[in-house]
Amino acid sequence: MTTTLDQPPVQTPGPEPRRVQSGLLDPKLLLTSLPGAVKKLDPRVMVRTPVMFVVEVGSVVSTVFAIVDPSVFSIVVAVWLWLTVVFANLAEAVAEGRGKAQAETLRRTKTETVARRVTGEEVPATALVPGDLVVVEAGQLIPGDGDVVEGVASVDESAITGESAPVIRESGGDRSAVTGGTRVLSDRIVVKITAKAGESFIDRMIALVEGASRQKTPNEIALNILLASLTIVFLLAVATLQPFAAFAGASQPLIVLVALVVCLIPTTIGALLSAIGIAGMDRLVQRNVLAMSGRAVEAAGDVTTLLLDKTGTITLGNREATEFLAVGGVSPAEITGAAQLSSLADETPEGRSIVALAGGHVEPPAGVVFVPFTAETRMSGVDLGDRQIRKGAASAVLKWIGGSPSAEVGSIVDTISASGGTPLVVAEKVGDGPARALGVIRLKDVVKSGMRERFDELRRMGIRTVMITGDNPLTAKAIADEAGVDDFLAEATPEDKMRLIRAEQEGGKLVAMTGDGTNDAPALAAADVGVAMNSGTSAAKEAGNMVDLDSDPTKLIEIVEIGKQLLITRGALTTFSIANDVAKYFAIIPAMFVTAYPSLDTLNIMRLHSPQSAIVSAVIFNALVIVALIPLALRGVRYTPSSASAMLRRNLLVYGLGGLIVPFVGIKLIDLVVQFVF
Ligand SMILES: Nc1ncnc2c1ncn2[C@@H]1O[C@H](COP(=O)(O)OP(=O)(O)OP(=O)(O)O)[C@@H](O)[C@H]1O
Ligand SMILES: [K+]
Ligand SMILES: [Mg+2]
Repeated sequence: MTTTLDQPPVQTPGPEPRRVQSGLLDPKLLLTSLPGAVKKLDPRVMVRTPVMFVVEVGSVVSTVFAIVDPSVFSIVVAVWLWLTVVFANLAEAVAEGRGKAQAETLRRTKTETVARRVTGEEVPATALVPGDLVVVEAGQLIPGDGDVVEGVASVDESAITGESAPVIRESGGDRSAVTGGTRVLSDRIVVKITAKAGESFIDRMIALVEGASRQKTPNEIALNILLASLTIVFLLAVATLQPFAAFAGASQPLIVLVALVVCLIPTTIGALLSAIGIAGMDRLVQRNVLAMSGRAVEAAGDVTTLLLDKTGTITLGNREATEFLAVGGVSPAEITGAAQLSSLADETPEGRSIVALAGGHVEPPAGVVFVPFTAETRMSGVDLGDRQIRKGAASAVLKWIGGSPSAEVGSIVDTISASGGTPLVVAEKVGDGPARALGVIRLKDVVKSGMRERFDELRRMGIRTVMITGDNPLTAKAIADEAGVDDFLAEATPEDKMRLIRAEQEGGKLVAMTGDGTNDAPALAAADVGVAMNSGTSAAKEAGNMVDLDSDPTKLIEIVEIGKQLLITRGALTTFSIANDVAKYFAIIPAMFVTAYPSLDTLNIMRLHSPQSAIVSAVIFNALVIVALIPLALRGVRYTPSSASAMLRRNLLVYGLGGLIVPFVGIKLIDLVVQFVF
């Protein structure tokens, strides 16, 4: 096969890159989101946010009141209560709106393509079902999601990643998954379709960025329940206030009671909660990470252990054969021939590189039976009549031979391993005779650059990194040392990987895993945060709950930051919201009862103009604070690596104390304006 991978990529006029937007709120977005915010006034939508539903009911009650007993006061209160609900919906609509543009770009990728089956038959891409085999050649769009089962090609994935550099996709290894709608730039591949039309990766991406598939996380549900309980408590408190007020001869008009309830219940966080969650998912999309579940994003904020697969995750993953080393009097030609023969049908990158090093492809002899590589056996090879050849991990092949390795094999294997290379022992068995080692193949792999710094950063965030690999302990140690991970597990089978995760989780820890291979799939599924590399296999992408379009294992640092930021933002705004309401209490209660109890005037520390202006100011402040906090909810509170207690102290100070003070200033300022009306 000829590859043209070093040719400059064909420039396709694809959609523009997606990483365009800044974290700041575009005022235009507030306007364009307004219709959506009004639409959300539908009570069936509102009930999902109990706090804001109560405000909506209050708005209806006060509107009726304002119609029956019109006055400037009642009309102003009714209008501002409605605005409170609209502002809350606006926060959610704005958060959702940011994904809409992205969804549009993605939709343009979903052009009608024609698929060519291996049989030559041409069908519309929508007619493809999982299992179908299609041929895609240079210049053509890949008609559906699948795995490359034959060939190597460079693919332009800019439509989904926004990254213009082409990527290599090949059969056999851990870089086999292709996405429908991306373009093959060179060569010819056969793709086995894995996704039904309508359930493709791009379809899922669109649903995700539009927020269509968003479900409340357990944490959000718990917080909503807490907020609803607080709301009930305040409702009861205000309801029982009236008899006392009546007793004191200061019976309050209904609209004042409604205003009081709205000011006391946690409307700020109730209004922003959903926007905070959507914005978190959106921030991930901005960094080319697709999170399939909000729960995983939150879990990322509390992760304590990160497991990484070695080959293709910490290393570049194109493990290439660089040398054949014969042992025990075997001739160089003999080991080269055996290595080549055993790899003729080995579609893994390792297998192909062995054939290439041995001089290229030759026709296999008649009657040969190939034994494919599996992660469990860690061997591959051929059976040729009564002659068997195997190559694979030293421990596996030596077990197959039965017996301990010769000193010569042992020392070659150890030397290769100690340098971070992967030794593959080649052995042969003829008839019933004893098996013997023929030599060792040296596979070379390179640690990706910048790993050590990134792992240091994870350590500062309190996260332990563990590399898990199917490779031998010596190679594993060499690579682990070079990359700077905290720990490693070698000779791990897919089950071992999963067991390690379960063991870590048993202690109540949250575990993240990044991987790309089919052998990583069980572990990716078991992890709390399973990040599959986009370059990996379909099985891995299916099993994880996040996909990194950039296939960068250290992306987890950003994922963790975004998760932490989400949790901190939610906590900070909850603190602010509740502190805020306490302050409003002091604005309204004295105003309500000052005529009955003139001594209460000492509580009126803000020296507000009149009881009516005090209530109106509190209601207006309550609504405006929601709008003022939308940018913070969308952008998130800044996260800097520090201890959890230091962070808590800081947030209590800023958002707790701030929440107490800001309303006094805000309500006073509004009162200075409002006093001219009353
Ligand atoms: N094509 C092959 N034929 C024979 N043996 C192989 C082949 N590819 C890999 N091996 C051996 O099997 C071992 C396990 O491979 P596997 O792909 O499961 O893990 P890995 O890629 O080394 O590690 P990781 O789990 O980090 O990706 C390798 O270390 C190597 O010794
Ligand atoms: K409130
Ligand atoms: Mg692997």
